[in-house]
Amino acid sequence: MKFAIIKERKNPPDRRVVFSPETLAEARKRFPDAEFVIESSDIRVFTDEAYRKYGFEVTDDVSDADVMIGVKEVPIDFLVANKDYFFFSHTIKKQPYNRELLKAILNNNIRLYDHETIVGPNGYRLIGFGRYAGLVGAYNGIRALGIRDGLFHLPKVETLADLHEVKEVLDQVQLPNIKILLSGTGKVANGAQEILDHMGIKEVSDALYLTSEFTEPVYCRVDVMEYAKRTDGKVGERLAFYDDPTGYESNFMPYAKLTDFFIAGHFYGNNAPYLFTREDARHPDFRINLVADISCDIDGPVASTIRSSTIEDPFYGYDPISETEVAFDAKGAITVMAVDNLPCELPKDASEGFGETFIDHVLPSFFDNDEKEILKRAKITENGKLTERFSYLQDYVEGK
Ligand SMILES: NC(=O)c1ccc[n+]([C@@H]2O[C@H](COP(=O)([O-])OP(=O)(O)OC[C@H]3O[C@@H](n4cnc5c(N)ncnc54)[C@H](O)[C@@H]3O)[C@@H](O)[C@H]2O)c1
Repeated sequence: MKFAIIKERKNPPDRRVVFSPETLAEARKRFPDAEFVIESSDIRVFTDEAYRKYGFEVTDDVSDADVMIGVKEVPIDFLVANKDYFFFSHTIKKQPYNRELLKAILNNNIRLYDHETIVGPNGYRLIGFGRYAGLVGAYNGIRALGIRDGLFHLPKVETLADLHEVKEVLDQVQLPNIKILLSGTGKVANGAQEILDHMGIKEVSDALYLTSEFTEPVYCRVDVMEYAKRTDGKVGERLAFYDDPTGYESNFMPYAKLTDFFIAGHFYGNNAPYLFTREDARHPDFRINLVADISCDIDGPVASTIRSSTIEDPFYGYDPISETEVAFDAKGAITVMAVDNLPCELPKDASEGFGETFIDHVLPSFFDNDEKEILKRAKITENGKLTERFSYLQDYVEGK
């Protein structure tokens, strides 16, 4: 079986790749029956030469491979018919901008596996860039604080070589006595926590967070059962909340009244209560003045996120009174960092980490008859049709 590491062609260019040269060499060792070829690319974070050094073939034509592996959407004109493809297709939520892409995939008899649909039997995602979003998102929030309050000046992550350097520059920073709230317990939140822990910021329980002030910076991590509660006063249950969050309301305000810097790293499910609304943000006791919204749902659960921001221009301000965008450092504004492609700022580490999980969770399925049904669950299209699991996309591809 021949796997091609394809060139990224989406704009703006994405420097990430599923396998670094070193990780690909590891894959070759673990799967002797697999053949790998690299499509030449001038934008990838690892050069063609770096792959050649490990003895890989780098070429402009990879059309003889069986499985094409990329990161972002493949432009329709570059799809090769009758192949297997892995990439983030951004189609499973019926995103209108990718309807034509999914139609072209069906018309070209392509078997599409989306990185997002690679899940275990319990539905949990097995691979992703979440950790890197968390790392960069937390850093960016701290960077915003430093610039806004004239405390310190951190460089942009994209100007640093790798995670090691990111952590090194943070070693120069001393935070004031702020209270930091981090939502989520998944990959994003773990990445954000890694930054806070690296900085030596102490974690406190939510009981302590809600009842004490401190003479040093602290952070508290909360998940759905803290920031949401049942409306009938009964005790909530996390998995039941995932299934059906109606009957819950926000319990975020007690935290908002005691938090300076909020790092949003949760997943927001449809119909769940908003963490805080525009009205909440106007409340005189609402203390949050800086939000690093890694979850980045627009005009939704984190009301100050009125748009996503860019790596180039990552910060803006939200004025709770006028409910409009203002300068990121305007008086009375909530400073917002809402970059929606954070892992792109750390392409080297993100690529290395992603490849390792792809080796562990996906490649074995090609050689063990898909024993764990990873490919079966992840497959969106086959024989020009949607698979059963994704048949709900039929009206979307038909343009209804
Ligand atoms: N800004 C970016 O560049 C960027 C990059 C990657 C991910 N993200 C976003 O960050 C968010 C978190 O991603 P992650 O990889 O940490 O996710 P994850 O699945 O690893 O963790 C999800 C977290 O959200 C909570 N949650 C709340 N409601 C849930 C529900 N209905 N179903 C599942 N979990 C629920 C879980 O308890 C858990 O703490 C996602 O919304 C993702 O789209 C943003």
